[in-house]
Amino acid sequence: MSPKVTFDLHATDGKARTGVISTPRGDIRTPAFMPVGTAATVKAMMPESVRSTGADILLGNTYHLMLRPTAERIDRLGGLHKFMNWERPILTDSGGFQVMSLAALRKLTEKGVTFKSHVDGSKHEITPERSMEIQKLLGSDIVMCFDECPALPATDEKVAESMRMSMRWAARSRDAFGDRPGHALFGIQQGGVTQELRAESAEKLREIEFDGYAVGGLAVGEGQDAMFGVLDYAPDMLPVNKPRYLMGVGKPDDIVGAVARGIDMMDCVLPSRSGRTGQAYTRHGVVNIKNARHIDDPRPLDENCSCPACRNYSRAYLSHVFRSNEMISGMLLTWHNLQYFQDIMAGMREAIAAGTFTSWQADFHAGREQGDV
Ligand SMILES: CCOC(=O)Nc1nc2cc3nc(NC)[nH]c3cc2c(=O)[nH]1
Ligand SMILES: [Zn+2]
Repeated sequence: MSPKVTFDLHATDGKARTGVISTPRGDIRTPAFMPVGTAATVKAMMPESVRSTGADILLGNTYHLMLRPTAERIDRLGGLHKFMNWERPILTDSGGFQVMSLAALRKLTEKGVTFKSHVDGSKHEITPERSMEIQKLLGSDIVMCFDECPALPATDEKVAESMRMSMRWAARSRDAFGDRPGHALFGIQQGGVTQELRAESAEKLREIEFDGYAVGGLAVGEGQDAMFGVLDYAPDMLPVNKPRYLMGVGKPDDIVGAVARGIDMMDCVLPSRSGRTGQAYTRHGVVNIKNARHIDDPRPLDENCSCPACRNYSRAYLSHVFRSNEMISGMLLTWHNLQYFQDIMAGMREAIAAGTFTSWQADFHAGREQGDV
């Protein structure tokens, strides 16, 4: 732990990097995957179970928490860490992305976004200043700038216009964040899939200066090829000695491809959401537990996995409790998926440190050839 937030790069292998982000609440081993704890809970998991999978940091959502139970109430109760019983680092998003995807009657102006709550229809406003205030009330360790992620498809001028507003909002976020030792503020690069716009955005963020830099505006339906196309150049535009965070990614092969292109941190609802819908990610591909082939199968999901689902239960049991809509189904499959995602991260950290990341990637892709297993 350290009184400040610092990033130490330990090794690189090609463009892949491994290191540690030290914070007053604990260290974050990179490359890191952040489970998503949207409404102050990683759905279907106890915090200690999330920790047991190897997670060093969680993601919290500003948009959800500001509506319910409100940031002020969480602050009065001692902050988000105490509230949700997770004392390690928490990164909170700025609310920008979710307000545009979840809220009703949104009105976006230079000032910020006004909207009606999807919970009770109440009217709210988020501005860069208000987003910084909310994330401070929550007590998050890594704060994200208030930005706008343009919906695709968008013309180059729309993307340029949106990116330039996000850069003005980044400057306002920086000013409103102030000087908070032990807390970090990350800027978010925008610019769609246009290299010149990505470069302009990176330049602006470097000028303002942040503790970390996110690659925004991706995983919004552009597809893996287009996303990797941007990742082939965008991370290199960001300061080499600061963490690089790719939001909303992704499937296991997206994650591996992003790390291979220089990304240090990621978050995604996939492992938890798909766990609740009966999908288990394994070393050999995806298991759809509702498929009839599992009804009598005595084998575990993945014999190489250390999670409770794989140690103590058969596919037949997981098939039964899923079909019976039992709560333990979502619990076990979520736990398994989070464990598998963390095992991928641990494997990559080790391989990059050993200089064997290329062969690790080959094994990873070979093992998954079977498709639905
Ligand atoms: C998580 C911190 O990010 C923000 O505060 N703004 C932001 N969030 C995003 C989330 C995203 N999720 C996906 N796919 C599932 N794509 C995303 C993009 C952004 C973004 O550009 N900007
Ligand atoms: Zn497992």
